[in-house]
Amino acid sequence: MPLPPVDLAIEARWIVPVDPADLVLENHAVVVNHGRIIDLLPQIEVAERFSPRERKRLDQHVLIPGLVNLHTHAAMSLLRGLADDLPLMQWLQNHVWPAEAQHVSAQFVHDGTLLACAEMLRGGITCFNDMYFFPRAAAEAAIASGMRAAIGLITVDFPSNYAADADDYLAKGLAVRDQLLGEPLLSFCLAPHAPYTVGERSFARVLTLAEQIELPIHLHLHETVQEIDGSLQRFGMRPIERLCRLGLLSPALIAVHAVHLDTHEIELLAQHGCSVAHCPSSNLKLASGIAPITELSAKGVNIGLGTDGAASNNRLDLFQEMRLAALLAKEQGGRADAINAHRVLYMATLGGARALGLDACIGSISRGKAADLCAVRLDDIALVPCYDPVSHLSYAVGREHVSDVWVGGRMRVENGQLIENNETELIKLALLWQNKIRP
Ligand SMILES: CSC[C@H]1O[C@@H](n2cnc3c(O)ncnc32)[C@H](O)[C@@H]1O
Ligand SMILES: [Zn+2]
Repeated sequence: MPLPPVDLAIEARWIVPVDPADLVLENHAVVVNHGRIIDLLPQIEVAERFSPRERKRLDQHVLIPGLVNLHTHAAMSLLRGLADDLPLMQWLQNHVWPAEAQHVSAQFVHDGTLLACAEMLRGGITCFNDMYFFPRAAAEAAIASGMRAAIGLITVDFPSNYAADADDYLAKGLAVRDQLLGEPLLSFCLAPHAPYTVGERSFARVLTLAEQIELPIHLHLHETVQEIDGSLQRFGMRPIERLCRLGLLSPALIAVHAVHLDTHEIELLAQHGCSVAHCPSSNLKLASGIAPITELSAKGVNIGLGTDGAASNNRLDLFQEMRLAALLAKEQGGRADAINAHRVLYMATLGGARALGLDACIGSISRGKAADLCAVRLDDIALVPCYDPVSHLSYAVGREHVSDVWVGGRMRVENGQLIENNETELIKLALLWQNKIRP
């Protein structure tokens, strides 16, 4: 009997599927056909079962699911380092919003997102959840980069270069979704910006739409103490209480930041099945605080990791977020095992996928899922010897150790180099924008 032909067999020294938890496979292979994982088996069985058109040997590597960046503003890569060392509201009101009013256009978003996709792919991120103006331009850049993206259909109650009012934002967002519905690497989220920029009427519309078309809702929430104080003054209640009354707490909600939570609010997020996008670098850099992820996790709240935008982080690097999330949780809980290495890897992969409603498709190396994969070289001077590859992934690896990346079975990074986009051209593009923004 001839063996079934398949597109690709990736043979790796270690494979960490993420699901089931804590499993590390040695000398196994992932078999890929038509963009999907069709088998995960010992290397010696590949030749007995399949006839791969291509074989990739990763003798010194660990293969993991592609990382999922659960919260970013990709195009803000063009604003990286524009305003540092400020708290959130000063940063937004005095620097970022004026710069966005002056410079943001469809071209800005397209070029900034291309740049961000290049940075993310090279760092092992295969999927990002975006929230920014001109979502069609962001979607086109993601498609051109061969990256998976959840595109935010944004709404705020103030006008911008993109839209005039909340209804206009939503109408434009829905039109983008209609136009791009068949794109295999794209999904969509409703993305009301924050409780302090979105009013009751807009939230009601977002909720109706989320229920009608079954989309997640991606929202900055409880990021700073000022946000909570402002809500108490304006609405007589804290933002989560307000959202609860509006009916927005549900498994569809991705609460970004969730830094300042009391016990009751942790219970509410857990009871309603909400997810949290934990963005530790951004929260530290803007001096917002540290999200209580150990308590959230203990109550069963699903957690993913986000970089936030490059203007507040200033890196789109989920390996750093994994390390930081684990270290901060240990300090916060006063326990070295508060959040362990496997748990942060879960957050950076399947946790993010689950929040986006994509866990049937991505987030683990499992039969039937898309072949979104990331190979990390462990033969570096900083990574030998290796007793436990998951320990290395969470505490020692840097994004520079990512060697190869596949999205939907197509190789996007080989030996640390982007395949689709020319890095020299991207650097030229970024410099053109730099000269426009700060001539
Ligand atoms: C409506 S598009 C997104 C909007 O969000 C701004 N933004 C970037 N980072 C943060 C953050 O940490 N909290 C709140 N808002 C943020 C971005 O500049 C856009 O204006
Ligand atoms: Zn953000």
